[in-house]
Amino acid sequence: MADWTDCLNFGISIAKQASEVGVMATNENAVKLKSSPADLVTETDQRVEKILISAIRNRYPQHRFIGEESVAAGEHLELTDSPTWIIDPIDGTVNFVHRFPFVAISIAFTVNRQTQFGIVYSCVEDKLFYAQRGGGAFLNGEPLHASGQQGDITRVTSHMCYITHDIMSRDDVALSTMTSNIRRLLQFPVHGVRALGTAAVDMCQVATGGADAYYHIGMHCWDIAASAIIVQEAGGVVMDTDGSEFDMMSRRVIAASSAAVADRIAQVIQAFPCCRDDEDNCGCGATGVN
Ligand SMILES: O=P(O)(O)OC(CO)CO
Ligand SMILES: [Mg+2]
Ligand SMILES: [Mg+2]
Repeated sequence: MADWTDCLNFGISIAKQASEVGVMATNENAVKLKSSPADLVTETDQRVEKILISAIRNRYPQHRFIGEESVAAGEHLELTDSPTWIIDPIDGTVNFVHRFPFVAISIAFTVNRQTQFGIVYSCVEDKLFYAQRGGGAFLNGEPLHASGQQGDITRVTSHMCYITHDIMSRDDVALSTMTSNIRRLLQFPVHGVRALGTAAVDMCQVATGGADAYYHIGMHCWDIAASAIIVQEAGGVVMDTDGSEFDMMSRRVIAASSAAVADRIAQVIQAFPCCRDDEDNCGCGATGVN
């Protein structure tokens, strides 16, 4: 089996460099709206993506890329069997613009469409989450373990803590479905619901054991691919919100401390139409879901 450790180490080093010269070096105020008031892009997003892609391309000329801002600029999104870097240059652009201190560079690497490693660098916190297939998950070099919480509601000690994400879409159906999902989840014995504003860092909280579950509908592959393998390698579970196998292109994800917790969330979550990342005009009936 091929060993991609070299690529992982290179990805970590360029994520840190791009944070230093891009994310952390900029006071960005030139903001453009993409699909909704919660979907922003700045010149820094675009610059950081260019820094990352040109460094990787220089070192690995045969590799392919799926980058959030390249796709936004019109590049075709296609995951092939070739080694592919899936990049979110700034996950948490709204936070970045408002100086809310949770922004991350998220990088996943796939071969034969299977994720081999994931890197989530939370720039302001200086926290580096990473995991390689079969090699465990780490935060700043220390092993990560999901909480293992099983979510047995008969136990008074049950303390599930969920993380969800702020609602990106302003579409009526999406808004009402998302709010009613949270309402249904709050009927479980939960201690609280949190949202940091970056899907990548939110999901990594499940890998740390700080949260027992995360779910979202409407994220893209660059938001969730890296943190999905980090959760899995920390002993957690990722699945589709309909209970089927996780598919980074489906835009639906549950990440949880155990299969039991993931299953319980899948049973109460209602989805709304949301086009797959890898299909243009898929005919699902989505309106205004970014
Ligand atoms: O800031 P970004 O990359 O748009 O991502 C958001 C969701 O789309 C936060 O996860
Ligand atoms: Mg993102
Ligand atoms: Mg982004």
